[in-house]
Amino acid sequence: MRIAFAGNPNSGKTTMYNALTGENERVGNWAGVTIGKKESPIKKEFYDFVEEIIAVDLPGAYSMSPFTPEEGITSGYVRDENPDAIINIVDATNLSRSLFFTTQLLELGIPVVVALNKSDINEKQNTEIDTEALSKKLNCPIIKTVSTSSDKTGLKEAVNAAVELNGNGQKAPYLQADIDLHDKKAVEAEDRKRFDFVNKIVKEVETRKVLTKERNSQDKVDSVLTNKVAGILIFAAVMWAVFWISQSKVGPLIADWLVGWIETFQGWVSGLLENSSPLLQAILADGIVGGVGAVVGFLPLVMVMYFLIALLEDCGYMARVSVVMDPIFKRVGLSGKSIIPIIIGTGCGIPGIMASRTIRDERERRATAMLTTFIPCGAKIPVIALFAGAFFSGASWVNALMYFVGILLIFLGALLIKGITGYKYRKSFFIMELPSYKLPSLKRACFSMLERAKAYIIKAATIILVCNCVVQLMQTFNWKFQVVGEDAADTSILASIASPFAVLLVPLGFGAWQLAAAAITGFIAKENVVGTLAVVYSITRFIDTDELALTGGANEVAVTMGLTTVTALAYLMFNLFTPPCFAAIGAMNSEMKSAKWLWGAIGLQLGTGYTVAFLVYQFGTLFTEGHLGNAFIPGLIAVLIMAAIVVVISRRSRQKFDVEYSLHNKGTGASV
Ligand SMILES: Nc1nc2c(ncn2[C@@H]2O[C@H](COP(=O)(O)OP(=O)(O)OP(=O)(O)O)[C@@H](O)[C@H]2O)c(=O)[nH]1
Ligand SMILES: [Mg+2]
Repeated sequence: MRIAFAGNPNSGKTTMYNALTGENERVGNWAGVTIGKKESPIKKEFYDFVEEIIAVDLPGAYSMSPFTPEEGITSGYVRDENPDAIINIVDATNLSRSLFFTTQLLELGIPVVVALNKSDINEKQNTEIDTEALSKKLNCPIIKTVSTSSDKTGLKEAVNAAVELNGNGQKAPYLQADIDLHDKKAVEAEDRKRFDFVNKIVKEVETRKVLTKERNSQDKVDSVLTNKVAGILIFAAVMWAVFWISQSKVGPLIADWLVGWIETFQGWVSGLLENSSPLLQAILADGIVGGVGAVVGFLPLVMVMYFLIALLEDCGYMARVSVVMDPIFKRVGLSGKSIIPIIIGTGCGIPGIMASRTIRDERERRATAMLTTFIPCGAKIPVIALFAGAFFSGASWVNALMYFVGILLIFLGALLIKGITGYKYRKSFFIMELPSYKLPSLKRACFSMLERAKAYIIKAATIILVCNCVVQLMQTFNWKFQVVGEDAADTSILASIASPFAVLLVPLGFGAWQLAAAAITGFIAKENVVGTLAVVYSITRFIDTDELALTGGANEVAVTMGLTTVTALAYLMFNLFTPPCFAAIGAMNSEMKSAKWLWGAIGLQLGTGYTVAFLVYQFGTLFTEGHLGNAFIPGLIAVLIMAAIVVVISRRSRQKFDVEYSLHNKGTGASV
């Protein structure tokens, strides 16, 4: 038997699904957390009489007529896939809005059980719903539930009610009139009639205490947090605090301790291999333990950040940030909702890109998916931390600067896309529901952090490990499979593959093949930049920023890499702002559904990373040493060619739009 979980966004579907199945799917206190269908068997303890029940968690939807792709998944599923029953999760604190969708679900002929979720909040606010009366009016079982509680009686009842209905659909309390669905006016009139029907029911079954104190104080907080000026300042302060705590305070503290353990382990492995061949030692002790360890050492920084962001998501702040950012984002042709993919993107770009699915306008959606990865993700944190530690004595401004540049590039990129796609002619609307504030759950934040940590470790133990081994082997052998000596490192396979790319990077200040190799492996996974640098330069003690700082500016790592602070900054930015890893590019592909947009995105990201690094290196050198850097002219030519391509593309599309819209205007003019 299959039961679909459907209902409005943020009503608690995924929380209930997790409680019943033992899964750990993403939950958050804003609309649009779930963006795809998830299936899992419900635990046996919740039901009798049937062999197996599969629960299907769906994205939230307000209506059967979808506005966004993720809403389409829900209406498509319940309409076409014939689940055996639907548990309609209704936010009991917002009955009138929720029942619109409920009445539509009741028309499908599939048995529906309504779960009045978040009943605990109603109890606190003294709102009462007469479930018996409601059940009679809707012709279906109504069950009060609290998905966040350890007491699962309500959930059990809801599942059993669905089993009991045994395939018998109810008689719909409200039937849509036979209207032409393409006739906008008729549809609107019909929707209004349905709303009237729903409101009448709610009036009869709900008794509500008017405006509780809590609600008033929430409104007051909202007026500050969503204020045009204060809201932005608060958001900047909150994000700064998140980065400061995770990257400069708590994160490094735990990291130092972890690195100590990794080094002890590495020493132990080296001891075991003392009498074995040097090649085996190099691969196992340096390549695997050293390279992977270098990446894992940064895990605490990432974990602390995930934890803090999970708290922010859960308390209801994220939705406010969207409201604050909407006017600014609109100006550059994005939507306020774009901020959610970007914040999720600070964890990992892939769910970030996927979260753009909740944006209604196709152009805004694609633009968001294209730009999200400019914000440094968790995998880029090790790279930033390494460079901040080795070249800038662990200064926290390096971190802040990278996020700031990331945001700036998102804005500039958005303006560019706006220019190319002729956005000025189009309108977009922004609707964001503000969920109530709540105390964030530490348990959920821990879960979310551990889940992410698990993914990070798995990645380190698979992709990063394999890459490090391959890099180590390619560096050890030449094309004749002879071991290359230390003085002939330039003849290795790795050097010969990376060298042609390194030439292209000379105008950016870092023409060494080792650095090119690390940047290339970075496209497989960004942590590889750190792993590969560890391998090619045989350095593993990256994390101890204190120790590095002790040796002053000419510290070990900086000297080994042969970079100045300016070239180090340029190299760091190149790695951060060129295209993300292949997996994220794959996610972009599936969200954009357009080869033109995908290639546009990759081109934009390559061009941006290259140009930013070029500017930082050339002007940084001019500023610090009084002269321009190497290969200024070839670099300038490359940048100018890229700029010219952009100008040509936007001119062409502008001409196209001008023609299109002048025809359009004439058309409407004639008809007036
Ligand atoms: N007080 C209370 N909070 C709940 C209950 N169920 C869920 N929540 C909270 O409601 C918020 C939304 O929960 P989700 O499970 O993500 O909601 P969803 O319906 O899956 O949302 P979308 O995936 O965005 O459609 C979270 O902050 C939950 O902790 C409940 O019974 N009581
Ligand atoms: Mg959900």
